[in-house]
Amino acid sequence: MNYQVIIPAAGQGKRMKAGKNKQFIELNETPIIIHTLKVFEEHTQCSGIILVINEAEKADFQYLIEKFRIQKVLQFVLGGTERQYSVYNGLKAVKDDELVLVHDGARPFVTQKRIENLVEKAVDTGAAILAVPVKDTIKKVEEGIVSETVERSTLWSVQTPQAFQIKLLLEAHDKARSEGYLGTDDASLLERVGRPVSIVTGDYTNIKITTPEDLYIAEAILKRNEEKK
Ligand SMILES: Nc1ccn([C@@H]2O[C@H](COP(=O)(O)OP(=O)(O)OP(=O)(O)O)[C@@H](O)[C@H]2O)c(=O)n1
Ligand SMILES: C[C@](O)(CO)[C@H](O)COP(=O)(O)O
Repeated sequence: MNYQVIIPAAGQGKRMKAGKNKQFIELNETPIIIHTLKVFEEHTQCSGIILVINEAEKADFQYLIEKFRIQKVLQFVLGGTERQYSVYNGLKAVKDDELVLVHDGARPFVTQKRIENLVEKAVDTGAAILAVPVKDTIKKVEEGIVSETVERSTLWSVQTPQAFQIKLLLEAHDKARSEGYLGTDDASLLERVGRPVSIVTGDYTNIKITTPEDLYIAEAILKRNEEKK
């Protein structure tokens, strides 16, 4: 099953403290966003990319996709103040394809194999997300005091891509928008309206590059990937 992918890349990168959008930080002389785009550019099942960007960075993105010959970017769409709004803007640009994926521009290490597993599950169930079992013990804390230790066997660390039958995602976004609800991922918008969301096991290397320490981890992942080739 072919899919279109919305790639939100219109954040500020505040936690990275790089003074610029972290998508432009280079790993092995290639910007993070290009590493991410290449995965989908080279995936035959991907029929098109909707890239969500900051208006002020349009020329920068245009330059990069030409320089690195990313030909599947169908359209630039302007982002919003929140990730959810950026994704919604991207969603409005998706041509009536059956399946849509949403993938963070800041996650350059997703593999085509995991994408294929995800797509297969989403075709079957309507909604599926990549996730990995939590390794640390997670606790709820209120005013500096632990209020609960959450049963670890039930916890998953959720990633992207997240894959959806497009009408389900549109309905969920529209409802969240009308109710002023803001979620940190797209799947939560379906969950809140009672739509089942399936988990597909991902890789611990599918990190979201968020804080400066993640760049060291990213360099190590890239090095390992190069050695595996
Ligand atoms: N208004 C926003 C916020 C985030 N994103 C994108 O959503 C992905 C995940 O968001 P995050 O890692 O939080 O990126 P930033 O918002 O840039 O980071 P920060 O919160 O540290 O500013 C990123 O690719 C980011 O560019 C977006 O398109 N529009
Ligand atoms: C969508 C996501 O990557 C799933 O883990 C995460 O919720 C994005 O959070 P962010 O604060 O917008 O980076």
